Amino acid sequence: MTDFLWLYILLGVVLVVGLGSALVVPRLRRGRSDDGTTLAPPPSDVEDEPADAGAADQGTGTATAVLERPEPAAGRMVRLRDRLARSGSPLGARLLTMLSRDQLTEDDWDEIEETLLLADLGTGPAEELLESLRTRVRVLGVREPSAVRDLLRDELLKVVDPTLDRSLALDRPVVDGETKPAVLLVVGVNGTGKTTTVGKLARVLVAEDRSVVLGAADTFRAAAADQLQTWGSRVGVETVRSDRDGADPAAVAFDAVRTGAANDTDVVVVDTAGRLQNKAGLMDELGKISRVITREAPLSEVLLVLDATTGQNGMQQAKVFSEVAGVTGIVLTKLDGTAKGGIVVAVQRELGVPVKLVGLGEGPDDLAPFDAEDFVDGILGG
Ligand SMILES: Nc1nc2c(ncn2[C@@H]2O[C@H](COP(=O)(O)OP(=O)(O)OP(=O)(O)O)[C@@H](O)[C@H]2O)c(=O)[nH]1
Repeated sequence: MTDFLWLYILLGVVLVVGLGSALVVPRLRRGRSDDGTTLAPPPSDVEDEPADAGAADQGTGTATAVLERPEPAAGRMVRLRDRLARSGSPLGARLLTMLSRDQLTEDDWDEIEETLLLADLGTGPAEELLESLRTRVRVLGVREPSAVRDLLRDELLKVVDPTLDRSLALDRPVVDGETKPAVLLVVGVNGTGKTTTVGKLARVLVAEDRSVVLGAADTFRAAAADQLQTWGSRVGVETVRSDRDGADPAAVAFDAVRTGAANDTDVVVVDTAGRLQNKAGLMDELGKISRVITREAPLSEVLLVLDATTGQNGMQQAKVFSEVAGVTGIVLTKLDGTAKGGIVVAVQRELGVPVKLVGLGEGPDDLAPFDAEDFVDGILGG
C-alpha cells in the first residue's frame, strides 16, 4: 500500500511539471514583446535566408505615459531661411550683390561662376545657370535690385527643378489580395544622420495620422537601436530590434516588415548600418536586406541619406549607394549647417533622383518635405 502511495505522488509530480512547462515555454519563446505579437522567421525555403533569421527581438517602447504630438510637416521649410542666415553668408545674398553691380565685366562673371561652384552646384548646372543669367541680363539690362532678385529666383528655380515628384510613395501595396505596409528602406554612409532621420520621419508620418513600425537593422552600432527606440517611443511607435550585437540586419528588417504586416500598419521604416567597407560588401548587405524584405512586401522607397556639409566630397559615396541600392529619393541632412545650398542641385543631377526631404537641425521636428520654391527663397535670404 505504502509502495502504491509513493507511486501516486511521483505520478502527480511528473504531471504538474509537464503541464507547467507546456504552458510557460511557448510564452518565453514569444520574446519580450508585451503586445502579444510573435516573432516571425523568414520562409525556410529561401536560399539566401539570413543565418539567424527570426532572431530579432521586439521592443515596443509604447509604454511611455505621455506621448508627444509632432508638428505638422507642412511649412517647415520656411525655417531654412533663418538657419541658412545663421550658417554664414548665403549663396543668394552674394549673387545678388554681384549681379547688382553697374557694369558686369568678364571678371564679375568669373566671380559669379566661382561663387556657384563654391556653393557645390556642380560644373554642369553652374555653367547652365551662368549662361542663362548672362543672356537675360544682356537682353533685359536689369539693374534694379528687385528685378535682379526676380531674375535670379527664376533661374535658380529652374536648376532646382520644381517639376520633380518629391512625394513619398506611401500608398500601401496589395500582394495576393492582402494590403501590405509601405516599406521605406533608409540607407547611407554612417554619421550622415540616418537614425535621426528615421526617428524624425516617424514623427512626420504620425503627424499625418499614419501607423508606423520602425526596424532597427543598423545592428553594427549597438546604440543605434536604443536611439531609434527612444525616437519611436516618444510618439507611440513600435521598434523591432535585436538585443544581440551584430545580429543579422536582414533578419531584423524582415521581422519589422512581418510585424508591420501582421498589425495592419501603414508604413514600416527600416534603418540600416550601410557601412561602406567596399562596394561588393555593401551590395551584399543591402541586397540581402531588400531581397528578404520583398518576400513579405515590396519596397516602396529606398531613401539615401546624405550630409549636405560634406558637399561634393560625399558625392562619390552617394553614387556607390545609388548604384547598389536602387535609390528612389534623397534626404539631405544638416542643410542648416552649410551655406552651400547648391548641393541640392548637384546631387539630383548626379544621381537622377529628387531630393525629397531635408534636415534643418537637431530638433525632433527639424525634417521638412523639400519644396523647391521655399528652398530658393531660403537661399535668396528673404
Ligand atoms: N545640424 C543637424 N544635425 C543633424 C541633422 N540630422 C542629423 N544630425 C546629427 O548628426 C549626428 C549623426 O546622426 P545619426 O542619426 O546618429 O547618424 P547615422 O547616420 O545613423 O550614424 P550611424 O548609426 O553611425 O550610421 C547626430 O548628432 C544628429 O543629431 C540635421 O539635419 N541638422
